[in-house]
Amino acid sequence: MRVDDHELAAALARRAGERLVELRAESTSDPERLGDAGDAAAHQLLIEALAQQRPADPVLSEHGVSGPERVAGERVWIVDPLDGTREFTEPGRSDWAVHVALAERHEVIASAVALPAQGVVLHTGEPPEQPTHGIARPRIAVSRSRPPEFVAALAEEIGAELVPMGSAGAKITAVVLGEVDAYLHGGGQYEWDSAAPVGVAGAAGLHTSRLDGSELVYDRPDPWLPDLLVCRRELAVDLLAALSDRPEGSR
Ligand SMILES: Nc1ncnc2c1ncn2[C@@H]1O[C@H](COP(=O)(O)O)[C@@H](OP(=O)(O)O)[C@H]1O
Repeated sequence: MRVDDHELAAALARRAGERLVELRAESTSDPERLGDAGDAAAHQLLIEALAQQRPADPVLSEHGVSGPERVAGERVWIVDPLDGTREFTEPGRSDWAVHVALAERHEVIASAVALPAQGVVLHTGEPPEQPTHGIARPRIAVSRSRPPEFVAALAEEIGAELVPMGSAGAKITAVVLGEVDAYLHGGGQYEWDSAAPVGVAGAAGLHTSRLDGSELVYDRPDPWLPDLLVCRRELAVDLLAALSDRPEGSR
């Protein structure tokens, strides 16, 4: 029986995550070699499994393109075998992820994110319910290594607390699970960094957009997608208003 695309994304993200956990446990090498080995092993596992399970679909991975040629707007898998490579190599950290997304007509139609060190796999087939608690002081997840320049001033302006974390997948999952209220990123990223977790966040009913409020568009010829906002719906208007007040060029 052919599993559906949501279940396939979840199964592959889980399997690649298990491989990464094994590699991390066995590792005696330096962090750079462990990161490279993790990226390569998870990439290989995903492209082999997709070639077997969905031979007609091309794959765009952080580590290369494979399968049939991409045709704009048609099905394409967008995967990040290891998001948060740096955190993966730091013992004890659990903010790293595996992303598996399927895009069609330039939007994500099925996806999964695994956070293997937290034992979490979320997917679009069964998105989690959103928490109903109110927001006294918004908690905003930002990159721990490259937070956007404007973010400290923005947090002060709206009375928010910043929560530094690694991995776009881990940060978006934290919003989906209600551990933080928003994630914003500016200054650089690629489609594979956000496609899968944005798919899950959208399926869970969260707001997802570029920082200027425009739609996130996937499967473009150039995979550069430098900024995004994922947040609880009730925060979107205020956050987008505060973001639009930033001086030109600071986004
Ligand atoms: N300015 C930038 N340019 C390119 N990629 C960036 C970036 N800032 C963050 N990223 C990528 O986005 C992912 C999450 O970053 P962060 O942990 O800083 O939030 C990381 O992916 P990888 O770990 O897959 O390389 C990182 O490389």
